[in-house]
Amino acid sequence: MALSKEQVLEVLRKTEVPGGGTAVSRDLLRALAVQDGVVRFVLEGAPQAELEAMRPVLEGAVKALPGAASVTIVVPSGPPRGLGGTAQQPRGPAIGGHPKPQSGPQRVPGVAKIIAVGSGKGGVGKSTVSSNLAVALARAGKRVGLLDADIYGPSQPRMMGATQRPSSPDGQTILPLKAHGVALMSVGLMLKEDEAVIWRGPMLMGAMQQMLFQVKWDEFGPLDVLLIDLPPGTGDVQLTLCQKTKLDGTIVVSTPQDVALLDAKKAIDMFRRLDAPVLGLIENMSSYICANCGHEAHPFGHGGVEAEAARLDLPFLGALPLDLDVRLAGDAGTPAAAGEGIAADAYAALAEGLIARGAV
Ligand SMILES: Nc1ncnc2c1ncn2[C@@H]1O[C@H](COP(=O)(O)OP(=O)(O)OP(=O)(O)O)[C@@H](O)[C@H]1O
Repeated sequence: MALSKEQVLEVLRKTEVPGGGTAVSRDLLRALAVQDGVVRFVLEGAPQAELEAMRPVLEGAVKALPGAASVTIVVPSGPPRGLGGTAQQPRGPAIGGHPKPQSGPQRVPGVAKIIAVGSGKGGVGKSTVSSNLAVALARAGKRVGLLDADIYGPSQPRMMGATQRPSSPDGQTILPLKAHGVALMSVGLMLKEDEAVIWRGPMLMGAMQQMLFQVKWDEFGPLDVLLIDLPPGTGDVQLTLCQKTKLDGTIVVSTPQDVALLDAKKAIDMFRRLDAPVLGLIENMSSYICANCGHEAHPFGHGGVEAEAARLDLPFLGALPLDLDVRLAGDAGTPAAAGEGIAADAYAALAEGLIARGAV
């Protein structure tokens, strides 16, 4: 009888590899193909040296199967997806495997509500709003988590001032960090600050799934709300999120400029089509008050987001000032909402408004 994929899998499930476990139990096996006795598969998801050490062991085990004519094992070059283990930390949690089959959207354990913060256009302040809102909600007494899903440009480790590598007591569960009273997880915490994520869609989808379900979000107690800082646009991350879990709400951030508003409308359209309720719009960089003379200016225009919200029959959640302290505080790792001043007050009002609406 011809060698089958199941037979190969069975032997791989039983073959202990260097570093412990099996290639299957450690989710290192990709693209297994078996045809006319020719076996091919890819090994990835651990440091390259460790994968190379596994190669002869697995080759030997598969070749010993009756009907196995040849075995080709591919170990991709370069570091494992730029993430996960290093030579020093080979057993650290690795992020970015292929997504696992999942039967429909599922709730994240230990999380009462999930709210995603999105924008159409980049650079409008979505990450700034996410970190400040998370801190403001925590100051208002809510138990808050913040997931940085801006996988290609994670900025929350810097904005929240949390840069330690998350730990994983069992090599599977990833423990979030705690910063300014908020449970935090970001792909950026698994990377060196200047390291780029170069992933195709499936890796990104796998990473999102891991960040939702492999992170122990209730490490510091059950969460009232998990805020998700989305990347700009309407792509893979947004889609995956809506497929893997149920969003209780979404908030769209825009500046008052027409170009930003145009893209914000696309984000709203996407959320509506994905059945993710839009809680409302926020106008960021709405006004600028001169620190010297107190004059109020509107460098990006004013009121555009509120008018758009009315046109789209959506709540307008609030206007946030353009404030140098917000930028400096974000760069320094302590969101302005953690302190005092006009920005902190604006975020406190935003948090209270969301609580009053029953959104959180
Ligand atoms: N209200 C504000 N006042 C002053 N600076 C701000 C304000 N909002 C955002 N910024 C600054 O603007 C820059 C871009 O903000 P941020 O990274 O939050 O935008 P983003 O929409 O998340 O960007 P990206 O598209 O890259 O994810 C940052 O330097 C941030 O500190």
